Amino acid sequence: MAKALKEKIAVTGAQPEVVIDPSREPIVVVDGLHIVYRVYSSGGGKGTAATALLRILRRQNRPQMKEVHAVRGVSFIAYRGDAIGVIGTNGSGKSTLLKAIAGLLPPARGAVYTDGQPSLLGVNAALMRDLSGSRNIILGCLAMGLSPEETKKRYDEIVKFADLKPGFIDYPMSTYSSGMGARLRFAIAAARTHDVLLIDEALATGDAKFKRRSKAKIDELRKNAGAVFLVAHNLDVIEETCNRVIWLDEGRIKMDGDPQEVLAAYNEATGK
Ligand SMILES: Nc1ncnc2c1ncn2[C@@H]1O[C@H](COP(=O)(O)OP(=O)(O)OP(=O)(O)O)[C@@H](O)[C@H]1O
Repeated sequence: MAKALKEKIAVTGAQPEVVIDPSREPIVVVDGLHIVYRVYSSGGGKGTAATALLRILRRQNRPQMKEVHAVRGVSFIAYRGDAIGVIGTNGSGKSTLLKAIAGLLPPARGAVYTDGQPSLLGVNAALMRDLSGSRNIILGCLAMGLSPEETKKRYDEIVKFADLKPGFIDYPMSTYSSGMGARLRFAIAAARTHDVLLIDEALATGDAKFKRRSKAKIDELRKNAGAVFLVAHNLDVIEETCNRVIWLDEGRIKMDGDPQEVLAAYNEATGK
C-alpha cells in the first residue's frame, strides 16, 4: 500500500532516483547538493613576497584559485529511524557530505534540510587536549546543551561507557591513545539523544569489545534519534549497524539501498 503511494522523482545525471515514502517521517532532505572547496594552487605562488611581486608585474591581482568539486549533485531523503552507512573510496566525498549535513560547509548549489539539530561526531571532534577527560565530559555535555544537573547525572554513565584505563579520566586528553580519545568522544556524544547524529570514522579506532558496545549504543540512539549517519572504511561495522547504505563515487551517489546489496556491489567494484 505504502509502496503504491511511493512517488518517484527523477534526479539529474546518472545517480539513483530519489524515492519519497509518504508513510515515513523525513528527517534529512538533501536536494541536488554541490560542495566546492576553493584552494590556492601552489602554481599561484601564494605566500612569499617575491611571488606576490611577480603577480603584480604580470598584472595578476590574485593568486591562482583552484576548485575542488567534492560533492556533485547528491539527493536523498533520510527518514526517522534510519541508520545510514556512507561508503566510498578515499576522496569520494564522504566526510564532505557529513560536514555539509552538519551545516559546516555552505552548498555551492542545492540545499540540505534537517529536522532538528545535527551533531557531527568525528575523530577530530573538538575536545580540549590539555584538559582532563573528566573536565572534557563536563564541557562536552554543557556544549551539547545538557543542564549542569543533567551533566552531573550522566557523568558516571559516560565514564563507565568509555571504560578507560584506571586513573586516566583525570589525566589530560593529550596523554590518551587515539582509541581512548575516540571512546571518550563517543561516550560523551552518546549521553544525549540527537535529532541527527553524524559519526565519521569515530568507531574505527576502538577495539573489538568497544565496537560491540558502540553498536548497541548506536542501536539505542537510533531508536530515540531522528537519523544516524556513519562513515567507516570497516564495512563489517556498516553491515552490522546500518539499515541502509549510500555508496559515493567521485562526489556522486553510485548506489543507495539495502546494505547487503550495496556492499556486495561495492566489494565487486573495488575488487575486495
Ligand atoms: N578542506 C579541503 N580543501 C580542499 N579540498 C578538500 C578539503 N577537504 C576535502 N577536500 C577534497 O574533497 C574531496 C572529497 O574529500 P573527502 O574528505 O570528503 O573524502 P572522503 O570520502 O571522506 O575520503 P577519505 O575516505 O579519505 O576520508 C577530495 O578530493 C579532497 O581532496
